[in-house]
Amino acid sequence: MSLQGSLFEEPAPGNVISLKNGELAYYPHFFNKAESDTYMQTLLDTIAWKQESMRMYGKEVLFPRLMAWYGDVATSYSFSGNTFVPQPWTQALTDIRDRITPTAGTTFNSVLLNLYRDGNDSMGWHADDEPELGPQPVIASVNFGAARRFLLRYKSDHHLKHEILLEHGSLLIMKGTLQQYWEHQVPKTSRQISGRINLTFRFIHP
Ligand SMILES: O=C(O)CCC(=O)C(=O)O
Ligand SMILES: [Fe+2]
Repeated sequence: MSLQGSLFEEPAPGNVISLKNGELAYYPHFFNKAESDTYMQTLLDTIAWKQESMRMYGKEVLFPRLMAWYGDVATSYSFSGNTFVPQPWTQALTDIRDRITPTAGTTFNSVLLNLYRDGNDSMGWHADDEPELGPQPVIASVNFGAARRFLLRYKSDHHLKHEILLEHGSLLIMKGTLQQYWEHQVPKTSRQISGRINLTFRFIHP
C-alpha cells in the first residue's frame, strides 16, 4: 500500500451526481499527479494487454481497444460472447483496489482493464448489467492518462443524457439502479491524444 496516499493525504472530496433512477459519485483527483503517473506507467508495463474479438453478425470483430481481466481465482466473466478467466492480482492492482474500497463502501473481487491507445479507441453504448454482477452492482472506475468523455443516456429516453470528463487520477463510482436504467459509452475523438487506462473494479457473484 502506498504510504503517501493512505496516511498523509485524504482523497479530494467527491461530487455526488443524482440522475433519474441512478447514482454516480465522481472524485476528480482521487490519486495525486505523481501516483497517477506512476500507476499509468506500471500498468502499461505489467498488464497482459490483449486485443480481444467478439462475434457480431456471424463475423469476428476486434474490440477497438486493448483489454485485460484480473481477479480472484473463482471469478470468470462473460460478455459479447467471450468468457474471461482472470489473471491473478498484481501488486499495483491490489494497491489501487485497497485505496478505493473504503470510498466505494464495498469489496471487489475482480477488475476489467481497458487501454485506449489513442482517440480512435473507444467503447460503445452498453450497461454493465450481466447477471453475475447482481441486481444493483457497485462498479468503481479508475482513470489514468488522457482525459476522455464518458457519456450516459437513459435507456428508454435517449434525450435524457449526462456527460463527465474522466481525468487522470479520477475515481467514478456507479451504483444503485444506474446499470438498469442507463447506458454509457466512451466515444472516439479526433483530437490527438495519448493513451488512457480505465479500470473497473467489480464484484462477481461466483
Ligand atoms: O473506459 C471507461 O471509462 C468505461 C469502461 C466501461 O464502461 C466498462 O469497462 O464497462
Ligand atoms: Fe461499462
